[in-house]
Amino acid sequence: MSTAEPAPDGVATQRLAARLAEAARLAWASSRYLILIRIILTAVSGLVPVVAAWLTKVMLDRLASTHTMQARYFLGPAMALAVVGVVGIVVAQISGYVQRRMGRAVEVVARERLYQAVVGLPGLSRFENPHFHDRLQMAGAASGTGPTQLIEQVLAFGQGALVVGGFVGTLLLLSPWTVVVVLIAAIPTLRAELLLNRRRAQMMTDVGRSQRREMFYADLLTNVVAAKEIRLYGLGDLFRSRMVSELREVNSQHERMDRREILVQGGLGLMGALVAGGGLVWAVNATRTGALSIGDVSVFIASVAGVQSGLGRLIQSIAGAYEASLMFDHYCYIVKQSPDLPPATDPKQLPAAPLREGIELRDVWFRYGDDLPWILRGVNLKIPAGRATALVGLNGAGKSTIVKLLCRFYDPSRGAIYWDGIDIAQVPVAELRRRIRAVFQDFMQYDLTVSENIGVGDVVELENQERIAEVARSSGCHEFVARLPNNYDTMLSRLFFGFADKQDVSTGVVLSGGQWQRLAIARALMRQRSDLLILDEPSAGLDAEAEYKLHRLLRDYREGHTSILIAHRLSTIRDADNIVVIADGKVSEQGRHGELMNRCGMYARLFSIQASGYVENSEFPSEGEPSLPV
Ligand SMILES: Nc1ncnc2c1ncn2[C@@H]1O[C@H](COP(=O)(O)OP(=O)(O)OP(=O)(O)O)[C@@H](O)[C@H]1O
Repeated sequence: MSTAEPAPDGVATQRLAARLAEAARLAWASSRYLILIRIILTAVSGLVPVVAAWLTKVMLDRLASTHTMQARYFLGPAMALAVVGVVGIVVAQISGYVQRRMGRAVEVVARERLYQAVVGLPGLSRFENPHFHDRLQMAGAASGTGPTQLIEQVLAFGQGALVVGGFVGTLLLLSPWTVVVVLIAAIPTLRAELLLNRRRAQMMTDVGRSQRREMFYADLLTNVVAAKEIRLYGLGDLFRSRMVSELREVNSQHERMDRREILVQGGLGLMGALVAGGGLVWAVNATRTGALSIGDVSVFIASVAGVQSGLGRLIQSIAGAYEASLMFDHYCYIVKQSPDLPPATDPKQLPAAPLREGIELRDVWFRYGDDLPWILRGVNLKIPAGRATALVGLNGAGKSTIVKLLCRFYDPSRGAIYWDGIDIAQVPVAELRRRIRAVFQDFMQYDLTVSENIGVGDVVELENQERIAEVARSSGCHEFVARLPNNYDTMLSRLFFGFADKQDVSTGVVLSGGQWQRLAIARALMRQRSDLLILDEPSAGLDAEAEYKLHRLLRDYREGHTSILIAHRLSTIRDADNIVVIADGKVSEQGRHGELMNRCGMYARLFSIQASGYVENSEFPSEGEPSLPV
C-alpha cells in the first residue's frame, strides 16, 4: 500500500527514528496515562517468562533434593510459580484492553489532526495533484492504526529486549559459552530477517500501484454514478476482469514473498533447533557429571528457547516498525504540509462591502503546473462593480480557471488580481471567500437534509429556517421541496439509513439533476454579506421553464450586484452588461451583445450557430464540421 521508496539503510534508520518520535508524541498527546500503563504492563510481560524459569528451577531443585521433603520448602516456589502464571495471563488481558483503548484514543487525535491539516490547505493545487491525492488516501488509512502499530512495535521490541536480557543473564550464570553460541547463531537470523524485511518493503512498493488500481475498479463497480454507463455499455465484465487481474498480480507477488519467507524461516528454524538440541545434550551430560542440577537443566532449556524467541521478536518488531513507518510516513507527509498558497508579503484587509470599483485581472498568466501548458496568457479584464459580466468561450478556453483564480484556489503564475485596487494575494483568504458566493459547474450534492443543503451556504444561518425557506422560494426550490415527504427536513440520501428506516419511504429521497442544481443556487443565495456572485453554468440541468425563471431572477438580482456568469447557452447571457470572450488564453473580444454581433467575431459566430438550431430547415452541421457516424 505504500508508494514510499525503500531508502538506503542510514536514511531509513533516521526516517524510522523520526516517525517513531512523531508517533510517540501523538500517543502522548492523546493518552499519556494509557501509554504509561502499557509500558509498565509490557515490562511485567517481559519479566514473567524469566521469573517463571527461575522459579521452576528452584522448585525442581528442591524437589530433587533428597534430604528436605517439607511441603513448605517446595510448595513456596510452586505457589509463586502459579501466581506468576496468573499474573502473566491477567497482564496479557489487561494489556490487550489498554492497547485497544490507546489505539482508539490515538486514532481520534490522529484523524483530527490529519483532517485539520487537509481542511487547512487554502488552495486546490495539492488536491488536484494525483500524487498528493494518492498519499492523502494512504494517510487516511494510516491515521487509523499507523501510530499505534508503530508504538506497539517499539513496545514489542522493549519486551523482547527484556526477555533476551533476562535469559542471557541466566545463561551467563550457567554456561557463558552457550550465550556465545546462541548469539552467534542469531547473527544469520538477524541478517536474513533484515534482508527479508527490505524485500518485503520493496514488494509493498511494487504492489502498491496494482492494489490501488484494483481498489479503483472495485469502487467503480459499486459506484452509483457509474452504474448507468457500466450497465448501458456492458462494462461490468471488462472492469471486473481488470480488477481480478490486478488482484492476481498483487497475490502472485505476495505468494513469491511467502515462499521466500518459508525457505528462509525454515532454514533459520532448523539452525535454532540444532543450537537448542546441542545445548540440551550438553546440559543433560553436565547433569550426569553433577556440574548442573535438574533445575539448572530446566532453566537452561527455557533460557535457550527464550533467547531464541526473544531475538526473533526483536527482529520482527524492527521489521514491523519499518513497515508501519512506511504507512505512517504518508500521514506525516500530509500533516506537515506547508500552506499551498504563499503567505501575504504585505498583508491588507479588503475595504468594507459593498464592492466599489470592481475587480481587475492585470496581465494574468496561469498554468496548472510547471510542466503543463499555459491556460491563461496575459488576461486583462475589468469586472465592474454592480454590473453583470458574462464569460464565453469554447470548451477548455479557461473560463472556470478564471473563476478558480478569483476565489484564490490558485494564485496566478504571473500578474495579479485586484479587488477594489487591493491585490487579493495580500488579503486573508477566508475574508476574500466570505465576499463571494458561487455555483460551480461541479457543485456538491450533500447527503444531508434539504434544509442543510441550502443552509451550509452560510453556516452561521444553518438553523435559520425562515431564511432558508426564503432563498428556496427565490431560487425556485420551494415548490418541489413542499412536495417532499418531510419538506425541508427530508434527507437527500439513501446512504445513511439503518435497517428500520429502509421500509419508510419518507426517510430519504433521490432528486433529479435540475432539482439538485436549484438547491446549489439556493445555497449560493444564502450568503448575505457577499459582493460577488459567480454562476458557472447555473442552468445547464434546468428545464426551459426553470431556466427562464432563474434568468429572470438573476436579472432582478443583478441590479446593483456584481456578478459573473459563465454559460454556453448564449441566449441566457445576451443581456449581460459586458460579454467577455476568452480564446487562446486571452480576452479576444468584449462588449454588449449588440456590439459583439456587429463585430462578426467569435461571439457572433457561436451565437449564430446556436440560433440556427432553433430555426426550422436551417442547415447544420455545415460542411467540414464533424457529423455523427451512422
Ligand atoms: N486541475 C487541473 N489540472 C490540470 N489542468 C487543468 C485542471 N483544470 C483544468 N485544466 C485544464 O485547463 C484548461 C481550461 O479548463 P477550464 O475548466 O478552465 O475550461 P472552461 O473554459 O471552463 O471549459 P468548459 O467550457 O468545458 O467548462 C483545460 O484544458 C483543462 O484540461
